[in-house]
Amino acid sequence: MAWLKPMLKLQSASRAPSRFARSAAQHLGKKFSPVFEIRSSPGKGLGVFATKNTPRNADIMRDPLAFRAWKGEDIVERYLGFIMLPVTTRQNILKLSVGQTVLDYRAIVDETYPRDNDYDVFKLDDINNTNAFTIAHDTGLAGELFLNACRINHSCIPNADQVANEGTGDLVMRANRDINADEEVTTSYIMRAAPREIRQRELSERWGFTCQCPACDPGHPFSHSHERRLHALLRTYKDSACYLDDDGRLKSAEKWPYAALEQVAGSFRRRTELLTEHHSLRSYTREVYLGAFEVAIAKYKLRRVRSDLEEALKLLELTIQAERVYFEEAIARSHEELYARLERGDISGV
Ligand SMILES: C[S@@+](CC[C@H](N)C(=O)[O-])C[C@H]1O[C@@H](n2cnc3c(N)ncnc32)[C@H](O)[C@@H]1O
Repeated sequence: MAWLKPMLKLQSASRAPSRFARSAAQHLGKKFSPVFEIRSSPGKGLGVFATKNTPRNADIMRDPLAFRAWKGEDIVERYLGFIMLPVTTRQNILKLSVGQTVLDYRAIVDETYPRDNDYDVFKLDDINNTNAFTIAHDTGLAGELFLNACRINHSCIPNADQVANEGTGDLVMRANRDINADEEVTTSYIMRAAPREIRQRELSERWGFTCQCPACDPGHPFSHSHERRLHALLRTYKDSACYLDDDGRLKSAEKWPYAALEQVAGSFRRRTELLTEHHSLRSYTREVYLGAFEVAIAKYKLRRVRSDLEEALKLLELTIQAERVYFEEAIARSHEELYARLERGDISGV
C-alpha cells in the first residue's frame, strides 16, 4: 500500500506576488473580519455558517489556538497542561462536543474518584479525539483545538480547507469554492479521496455519524461520478507507485530512463486533471505539481530538450500558486527563487 501514503498527505496556505497570480490571498495583509456564525445545524449539533457571500479562496475564519496535544503524552500529562489555561478557555474547551466515547469512563471515574476534575481528564481526551485538527505532519503534534473551527461539521465534498498557518498558530479556514451567505461551512475530517465505504467506516468508528453528503448518498447521481473519479485517482497512484516515495516524489531521479519518466509524467497529468475536476480535491494539487515538476527536471537533465525545461517552469509556477492558496508563503518565495534560477538556465543542485 505504499502508493496510498502520498494520498494521505494533505493540503495547506497563502498569498501571491510578481508574475504569479495574486488572487489567492491578497486580503491576508488587510484587517480580517470573520464571515461566519455558529448555530444549530439540524442532525449535527452546532455548525458554522457563512454570514456573507464568500468567494473561493477567501478566508472564512482565523481562529487562535486554544490547546495543543502532543503524541506520546499521557492523558494526565495532557491534563496538567490543560489546567494551566485561563479558566474561560478551559470552560469553552470542555463545552466542545464529544462524538464517540471510547470508554464508559463516567461510570468508572464516578466510582473511583469523587472529584469532577478527574472526570475532565478523560473528557479532555475524548474532546481531542472528536475535535482536534492536525495541520503539520511529522511534528510530534497529536492535535490542536480551536474554539470556532472545532464547530465545523464534516462533508466528504467540503467547501472549505484548513491552510497552513504561517507560524501564527492560528487556524485559517479558506473557501475552496464560492460559499453563499447562510450556507453551512464544511471541511473534511478524513482522507477525502478514499472510496465511500472506507470514508463511512472511518466516520462511523471515530465520530459515530453517517455522512449524508451527496458523495455518500448512493442514490445521488453525483455520488456515482465522484466515486468513479476517486477510483480513477487511486489508479494513478498505483500506476506510478514503483517510481515514487512515500511523499509521492520521484525516487532516485537519475536512475530512470526517459520512457519511464514520461510514464510518470503522464500519470501526474491524469491525476491533476482528476483533482482539478472538483473543488473539494483541488487542495491536493500542490503535491502533484511539485512531483510533476521534479519529473520534468529529471527529463530535462537526461536529454536537455528545451520543452522539458519549459514544462518544468510551468509546473513550478503552478506549484507556487498552489503554495499560496494552501500552504506557506515562505515556501512559495523559495520556489520563486528557484524559478528565477531555472529561467536563467541554471539547473545546478535541482
Ligand atoms: C468537530 S465536532 C463538529 C461540531 C459539532 N457539531 C458540535 O456541535 O460541536 C464533530 C462532531 O459533530 C458531529 N458531526 C460532524 N459532521 C457531521 C455530519 N456530517 N453529520 C452528522 N454529524 C456530524 C458529530 O457528532 C461529530 O462527532
